[in-house]
Amino acid sequence: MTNISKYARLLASLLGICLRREPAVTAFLLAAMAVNAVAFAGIGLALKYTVDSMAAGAAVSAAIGGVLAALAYAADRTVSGAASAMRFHVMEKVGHIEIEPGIMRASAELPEIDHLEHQEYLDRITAIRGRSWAIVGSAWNAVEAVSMGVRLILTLLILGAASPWLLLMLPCVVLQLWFDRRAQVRLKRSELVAARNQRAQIHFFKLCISGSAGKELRVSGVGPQLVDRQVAAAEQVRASRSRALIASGCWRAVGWTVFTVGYASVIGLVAVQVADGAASVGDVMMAVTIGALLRGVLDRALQSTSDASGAARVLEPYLWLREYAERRGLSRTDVPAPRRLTDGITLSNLTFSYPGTDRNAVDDLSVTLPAGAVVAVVGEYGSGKTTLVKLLAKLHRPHSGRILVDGDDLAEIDTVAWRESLSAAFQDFGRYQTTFAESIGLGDLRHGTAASLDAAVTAADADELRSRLPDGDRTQLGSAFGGIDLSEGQWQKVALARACMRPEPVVLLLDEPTASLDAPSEQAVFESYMDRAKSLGRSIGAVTVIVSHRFSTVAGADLILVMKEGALIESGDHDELMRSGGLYKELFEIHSASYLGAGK
Ligand SMILES: Nc1ncnc2c1ncn2[C@@H]1O[C@H](COP(=O)(O)OP(=O)(O)OP(=O)(O)O)[C@@H](O)[C@H]1O
Repeated sequence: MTNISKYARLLASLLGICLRREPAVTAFLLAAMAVNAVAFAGIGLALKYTVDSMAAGAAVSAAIGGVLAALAYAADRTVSGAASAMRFHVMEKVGHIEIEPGIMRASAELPEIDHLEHQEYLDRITAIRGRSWAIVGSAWNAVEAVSMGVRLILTLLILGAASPWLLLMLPCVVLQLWFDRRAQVRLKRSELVAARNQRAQIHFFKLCISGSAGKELRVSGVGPQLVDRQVAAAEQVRASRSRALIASGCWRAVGWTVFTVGYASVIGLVAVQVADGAASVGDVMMAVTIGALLRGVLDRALQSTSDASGAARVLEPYLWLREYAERRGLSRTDVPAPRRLTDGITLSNLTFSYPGTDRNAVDDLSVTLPAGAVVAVVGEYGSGKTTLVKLLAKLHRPHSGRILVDGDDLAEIDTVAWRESLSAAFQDFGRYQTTFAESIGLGDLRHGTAASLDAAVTAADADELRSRLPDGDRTQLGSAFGGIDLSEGQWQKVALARACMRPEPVVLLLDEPTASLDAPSEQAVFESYMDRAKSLGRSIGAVTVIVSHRFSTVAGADLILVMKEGALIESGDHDELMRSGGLYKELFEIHSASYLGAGK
């Protein structure tokens, strides 16, 4: 499909949404644009009819013509005024209740998170953030451009029919508008030049009154010089503005002179035609009225066409995001997620690299995570631990290799069902500024109960935090909405409690879940997590994958995976790895030494 037909379909669908959400107002707006297109020509015709009737001595016809001209004028003005207010109403309403949520859905409801790291995606989100009204507005700009085009064509047809000379008004108006634009460009350019000096003025002024620079200023005696520089900058602003005002005034004067001479000449030519009997007095009257207003009509037509064509700035990103969301959207499958594991999870030649990078973040990784096991993943910074956790959560698609869950390919398992059977606490956790109970309850929207909330709070060692909340579970968190602000560690406890809400996850993913906690809290949380992991391991074969730099925690795991540059270089339990004397032993000893050295 070509770009033009894509945009045309998008604009039509935006108008369709307006019609669905605000049928009466949309119908009124469309009618108003139709009235605007024809009313202007109606004014001219009615005036001509009035004057010609008067010339013919037909008083009643003249009166009717006068009334019609007044009605056409009133309709044009009244409808335009009401339509512009209503247009803003529709743009805002449809923008906020249809377009903005659509943009949010195009991000939040994608099953994977590649887009959040995709530069092209992020650029487009930035381009339309807070501009949902402009996306709807672009559809109305297009309708207005059509309406203004029709208005202009009708006006020219009427003028041409009265006398072909009248069509010469068009080049006069075009020339005047061209000079007018030059004048505007000159003023804008001078504002850009003046802006630099204005910033300098503000800078010098602030330095003179600033408390921090005040001491230095007095010691160095530079104060008077700053004042002089401020005055010089102000003088440059004034001089550049004056020059621009004079130049733009000249451009405008030339434009209006050209228009006036042309306009008067055309009217003169028509007057000659009247004298020759080739045109009526009504034609002159119509030419005088419509000719004087033609400039406004052409200006609006050009403006709305340029607005409509400029709409690509918001339409292109919006269309791109919609197409991206369609391509990468969630597709459900009928392979259910397991409720218990019997064999475990097998990673087979798993490989993944982030878009735009040429290094594998996870490189040909093969290992089995046995059912019921607590698996720790260790390695230096950037070795691929978090990426492995994200692949297990289906947040990225592996480039090659497979993840088999009790023999079923994870790629085939229904993503929604898989996510519902996970519990995950990530290093970069969310801070939901809602009530304490809601912020934790989000962890299990479908089955969460008051009892599971209590258990989750205890598992995250957050009972003390909860007891200190001024309004208990209903305490609003975060200062953005007038709630209490939490420390980093307290936010992390809330996130950890959220991750404990699901009562029987078959996979628990913990990626540095206690990085912001103090040592006693970390110990308490780990003990509680380990108890829970082992108990779930025994009852439903749940696999726990924990990423941690704390080797004291890691040592207790059933299986430890040691990663380096995306590859699995060692695996086994603590004793086996210590005996083999590889990277794990080295990291463990460095960690133990720094731990003791720090006197902890
Ligand atoms: N969004 C991303 N885009 C591009 N490269 C990334 C992205 N996230 C991670 N990487 C790269 O992938 C590699 C593995 O990163 P990952 O976060 O998985 O390592 P890690 O072992 O968890 O590190 P850390 O211990 O610091 O959390 C690193 O080289 C990292 O720079």
